[in-house]
Amino acid sequence: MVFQYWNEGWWGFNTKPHNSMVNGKILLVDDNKSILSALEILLQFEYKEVVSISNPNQIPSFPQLDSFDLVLLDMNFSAGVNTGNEGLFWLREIRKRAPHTSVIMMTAYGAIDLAVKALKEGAADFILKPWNNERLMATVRSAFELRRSKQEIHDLKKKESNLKQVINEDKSLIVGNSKPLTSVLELVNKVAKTDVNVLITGENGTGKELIARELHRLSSRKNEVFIGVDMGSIAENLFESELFGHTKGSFTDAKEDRAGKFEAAHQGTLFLDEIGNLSLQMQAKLLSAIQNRSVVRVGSNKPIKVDIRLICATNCNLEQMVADGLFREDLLYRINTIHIEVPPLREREEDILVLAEFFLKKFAQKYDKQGLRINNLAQERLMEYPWPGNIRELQHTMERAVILSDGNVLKPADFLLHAKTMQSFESDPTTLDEMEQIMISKALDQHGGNYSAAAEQLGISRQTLYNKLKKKK
Ligand SMILES: Nc1ncnc2c1ncn2[C@@H]1O[C@H](COP(=O)(O)OP(=O)(O)OP(=O)(O)O)[C@@H](O)[C@H]1O
Repeated sequence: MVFQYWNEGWWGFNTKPHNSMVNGKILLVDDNKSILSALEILLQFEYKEVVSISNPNQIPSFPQLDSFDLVLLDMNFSAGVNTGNEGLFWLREIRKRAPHTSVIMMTAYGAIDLAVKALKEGAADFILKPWNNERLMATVRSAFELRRSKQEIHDLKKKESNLKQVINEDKSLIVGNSKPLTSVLELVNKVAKTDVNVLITGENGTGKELIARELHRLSSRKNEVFIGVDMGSIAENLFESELFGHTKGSFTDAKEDRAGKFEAAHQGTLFLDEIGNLSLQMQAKLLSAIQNRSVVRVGSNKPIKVDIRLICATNCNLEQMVADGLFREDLLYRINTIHIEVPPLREREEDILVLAEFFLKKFAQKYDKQGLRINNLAQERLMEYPWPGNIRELQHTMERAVILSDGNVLKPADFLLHAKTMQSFESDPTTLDEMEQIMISKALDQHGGNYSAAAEQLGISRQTLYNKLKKKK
């Protein structure tokens, strides 16, 4: 019976059922019972739960309105009235009570102005009556996807805020009181409240990401998300979709519409780490997103407005990269309205022991080894050491020492301090690993820290180089 309905058409039904049932919930609101039944039949082929009501006054008391992915809402309910005001009223009510639910308005031909009004009020789309089935299903599908990505972003934000509570972000996580660090923190305090783009530079492990998080924590966006993207770890062909999102079918693995990191960071802070690794083509796209304050998903041509605070970080010398034609000058000027240089640990010696004590306490607690202390000789060694891997290396060194310690006193032998200067490496590399490190360091030095160029010179992929560097850390 239902198939007959489908194939022979009422309102011109000729849509083939979608091949898989979607786990979605749709609410239909229309005072015309025939329309409700026709829609129910059509949508039940594809969506697991389709509920209909003929009186919109039921909406406020409707149980779990926000559990619906979509509402299809008529514009007019009272006989003889076709102003659309009722529909707009109920649209606002639904948006208030279930802000993540997508609403599609159903309106008569000739009432385009009403549909436009509804879009301005936040409707996801509109359908003209009588409808064409294929077009209706396409409209429903894309509104459904929109709801799903909104939900994803909402879930992300929730996770972030839970995380925040866990790590108690009410206080700064930055340890140290050396002059160079204090100057950095003064600058952070000054610019945090503004929305200007910030570029953070410094060697690996100096705390660039921590500074970015501090900027977010002290900003008016602190209750919104902080989304970090490690550009070094994303495969070149996925950059665009990761940052800007994609539409279903835009490439082989694009099984569904997906929001990118820019959209996910809407109203919050977007942190792009290792920015020196962007190809020139991606730099152009990033520049256009920053200038237009909007992104276009791969496979779409519709710009989506985004409101983000952008923070970028790199250990590359971007000015040198500009001179070498590897980085766009106009992009550099866009991202570095304020430039924060995080000094290496060897240039803030006063912080070494403070940080060592901080990590000692943290790991002693974690591994249940309270009462540990560092003896004087070991303290001297820690102070003398150049810390090429900066605070990350100090953190790992302390963790290892705590795990392996036998007594309560940590002595020099408990710390694995094995930095070699380039000269000593060059005179006698004793292992293949050391040889590899020398070649990687040299290639990175020659290319101002640019991974892509260094990887090309070494004859390995950027991803392989990145993995080797992470392993080294
Ligand atoms: N001042 C600090 N106080 C406490 N912990 C710190 C400090 N600076 C850095 N850390 C810790 O050191 C580690 C490395 O810091 P972070 O990841 O911010 O460095 P980074 O410069 O962004 O590194 P990379 O360049 O490799 O991405 C992190 O675990 C961070 O929490």
